[in-house]
Amino acid sequence: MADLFERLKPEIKKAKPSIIFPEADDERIREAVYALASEGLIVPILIGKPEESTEELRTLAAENKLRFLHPETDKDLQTKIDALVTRRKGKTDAAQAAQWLSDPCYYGTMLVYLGEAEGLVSGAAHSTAETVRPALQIIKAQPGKKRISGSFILAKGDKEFVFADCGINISPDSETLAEIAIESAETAILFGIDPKIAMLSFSTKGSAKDPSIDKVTEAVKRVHEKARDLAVDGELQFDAAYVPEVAAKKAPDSPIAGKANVFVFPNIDAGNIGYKMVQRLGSYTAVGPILQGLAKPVNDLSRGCSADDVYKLALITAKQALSAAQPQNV
Ligand SMILES: CC(C)(COP(=O)(O)OP(=O)(O)OC[C@H]1O[C@@H](n2cnc3c(N)ncnc32)[C@H](O)[C@@H]1OP(=O)(O)O)[C@@H](O)C(=O)NCCC(=O)NCCS
Ligand SMILES: CC(=O)OP(=O)(O)O
Repeated sequence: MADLFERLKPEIKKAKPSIIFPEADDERIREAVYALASEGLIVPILIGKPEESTEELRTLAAENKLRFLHPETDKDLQTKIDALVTRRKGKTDAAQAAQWLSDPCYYGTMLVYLGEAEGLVSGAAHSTAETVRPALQIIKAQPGKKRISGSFILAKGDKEFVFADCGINISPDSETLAEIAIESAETAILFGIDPKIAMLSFSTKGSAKDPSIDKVTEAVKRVHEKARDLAVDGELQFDAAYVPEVAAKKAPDSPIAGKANVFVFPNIDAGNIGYKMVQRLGSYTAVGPILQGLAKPVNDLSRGCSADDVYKLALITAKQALSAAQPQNV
């Protein structure tokens, strides 16, 4: 079977969604955008000036396969400033809005909010906070959702997993942890992974006692209440969640132990360290953080990303954009 990213391509190529890249100067972004536009997968919009870019990207722009936009040359900037003030409902005045929109990430996010582009990919040269804050402030959560979270798709050969939250919620309580689990299941389904969710801990089924474990078991109960049909269990250690022989010893009655493919970490320390170890020690491709629960697709990159990671996150963003009309609520 084609890998997850190849599977996405035919649908994306047909629709060619426009995706914003605010980091027009970054070499990895330029390389990925060149490939995406040349292959006719998406129409990249670089927040930058053509005269400051490369000859090959200017050529693609001349062929209408790519666009450049910049707040300094935007004739409708004042309209966007007014729309941002309205969106912020008294939390941001016109001076602040004008300052925000001079920043490529805020400007690009506003274009997505206004429907002038279908998604945004940033974070190769900016921290996660700098990348996601504009989306949290402007685009906000989907109706019915409270907390936006950040997952990674970890892939190698035919192995495909979702890890969360690796990027946004620092110390989630049980309610947030339950929301992260449900949003991660939606991400898995969107990308063709049948979710079996392990709520991870340093304990399996009562082998240790600590309030941090109670938080995880409480979250499992909440997921059962909110999304009855989801295959979820916890608290589970990673070996019990993933290795059938260990699951048989530690959690023999669990419906998902030994076969989990969605891993929900108890906090961001575990999630962020865990995904980077699998990526770097296990040679997995790690794509994300994919923002889950956001009303429109904006996704972050690690500053350690490669051009290939940017290319793949753009495909993920494009797929989210195409499915936006039909949210994958579980
Ligand atoms: C995401 C993060 C930047 C938000 O922090 P912040 O901007 O200081 O958050 P604030 O509490 O000031 O909230 C800013 C806005 O975002 C919203 N917000 C913050 N976190 C949110 C979440 N998880 N879901 C939905 N909305 C959220 C707030 O409601 C607020 O909206 P408002 O301005 O309309 O009132 C912060 O949680 C963070 O630093 N997370 C870790 C990022 C990181 O370093 N990850 C590791 C590398 S991937
Ligand atoms: C996702 C992540 O860890 O981002 P960065 O490496 O840029 O901090």
